[in-house]
Amino acid sequence: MTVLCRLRHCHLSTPTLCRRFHDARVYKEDKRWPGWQVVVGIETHAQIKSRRKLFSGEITDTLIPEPDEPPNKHVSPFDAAFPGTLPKLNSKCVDLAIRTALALKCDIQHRSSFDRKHYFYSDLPSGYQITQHYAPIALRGQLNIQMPNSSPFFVRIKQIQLEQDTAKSTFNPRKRTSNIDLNRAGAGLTEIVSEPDLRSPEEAGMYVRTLQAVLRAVGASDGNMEQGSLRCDVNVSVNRVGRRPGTRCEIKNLNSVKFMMAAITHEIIRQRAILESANDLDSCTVPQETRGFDENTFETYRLRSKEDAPDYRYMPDPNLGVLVLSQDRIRAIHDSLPELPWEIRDRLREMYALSERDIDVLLNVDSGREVKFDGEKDVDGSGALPMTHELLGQLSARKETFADNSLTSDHLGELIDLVQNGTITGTSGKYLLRYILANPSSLRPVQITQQLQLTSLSLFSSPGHSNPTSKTDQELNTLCQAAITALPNEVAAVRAGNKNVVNKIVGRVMRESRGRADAKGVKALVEELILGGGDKS
Ligand SMILES: Nc1ncnc2c1ncn2[C@@H]1O[C@H](COP(=O)(O)OP(=O)(O)OP(=O)(O)O)[C@@H](O)[C@H]1O
Ligand SMILES: [Mg+2]
Ligand SMILES: [Mg+2]
Repeated sequence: MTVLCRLRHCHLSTPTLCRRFHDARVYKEDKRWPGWQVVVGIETHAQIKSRRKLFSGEITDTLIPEPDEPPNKHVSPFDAAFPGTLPKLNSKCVDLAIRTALALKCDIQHRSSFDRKHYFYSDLPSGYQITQHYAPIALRGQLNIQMPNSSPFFVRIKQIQLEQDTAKSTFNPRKRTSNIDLNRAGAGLTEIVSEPDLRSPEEAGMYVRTLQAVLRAVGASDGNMEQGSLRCDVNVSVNRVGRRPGTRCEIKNLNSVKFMMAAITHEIIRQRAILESANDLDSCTVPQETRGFDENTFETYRLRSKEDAPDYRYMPDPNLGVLVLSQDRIRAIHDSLPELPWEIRDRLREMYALSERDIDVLLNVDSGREVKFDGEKDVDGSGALPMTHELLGQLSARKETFADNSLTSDHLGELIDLVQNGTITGTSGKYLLRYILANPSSLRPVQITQQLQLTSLSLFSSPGHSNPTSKTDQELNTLCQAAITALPNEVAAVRAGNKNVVNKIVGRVMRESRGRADAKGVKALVEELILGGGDKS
């Protein structure tokens, strides 16, 4: 029997593949909307991380983080649509689009072409955007998604196309004027179009996060939604379980994962209410609309209906020829791809036996790939993580992102090593980390350790430890003796058999040593000094 795919746009050509895919995505009831199936497809616009625009050779402002960049500074005559100017394709943008497409396992098209999409709006000086409507650069890919506590699934990528970004327009309601800044006009974008394979707001959120990680890993885009280098249009439909997919509504220009998930949730509730209020279940459909999202009310609102949809009058751009890509060029880019996020995930799981939660922490840091593991196998895989968690905590307290952070991956690695080999204690490690973030310098953590005298006081050092000097033994002894003298009542309680009180004496030693003492060793030494070599049970 042939089972055909009922989803529009499904590109899996053979029925077996279709069946396998849809079997993999069996309907799971969601308590928030029982009996209803949610279908989501996402169009993602990612700004390409090239220093120059897609066709004009002008510098892009996107890579130069100058908040006070004056408007209309990076504008060539082509960006401003002066008559007679001609486009010249930036091959760096093409290479970066190929990197994205290969990471998403797409079929790269050896021949693709550019088309004009016409609409009249002030952010588009020429009256059309150059995009790839008829023959995009890549087709048929997939992105593997891992939701917490469930097996991975894949979202099919329908196509990837190269296109121009628009200018930025800001409306001043007081003066009733629009200001146009052409700095962004003509910068390169890749539009990554997913098939409608997502089934909940959370899956949509994870799709975008995973895509961000891929784009950053291959260096194709910053993928930063807040700064506008990644923007999503989400398409949402709902249908009763077992019935055909509903009519999609498209919510435009969402600029954070949180807003995107809120927009989908509101849309599901809105569409379901329309369908539930109908008398004739089978003939009622949600009107196809393009909608916006109100960040204050967390609701979507109608921008235009299908009837008002603009006719873009797509036509091949006569000024641009066919983009021909050789197999050699594609292979060379393929060979230069770095390790991808899911490969890193597998490696961290297999080599370091890290938990999924810890792997998430490492992979979710901005440009998480910077957190280098140098190949040294950590016995229990636990050493690096407390420091990484601490680093993230410190950065968020300082309102900084991982990318802003002044600590290089090399120095973070050295700091972790210092803690792991016992040169400094975990407490000193955290102190050192705070100190380095507050006082950035080119000094290595080991030098700062010496400067701040943070070397650990460890008495019962194991043979592998690096600082078992008799000087530290003496210092530790002196600190323990001083604590014993200062706390006679506690010492008496320990002698009377109340062993828990030892911790209070140990706490004092730790404080006096500014966290440099090894707590386990101090405890053993204090017990030894109070009780002598006798009863330690
Ligand atoms: N029934 C459906 N429910 C939800 N999403 C859907 C449904 N059918 C298709 N989609 C999604 O809608 C999106 C269509 O995007 P596409 O770029 O192909 O066309 P478009 O939105 O018409 O064009 P434009 O690029 O001008 O916005 C895809 O992401 C697809 O997965
Ligand atoms: Mg689209
Ligand atoms: Mg669309």
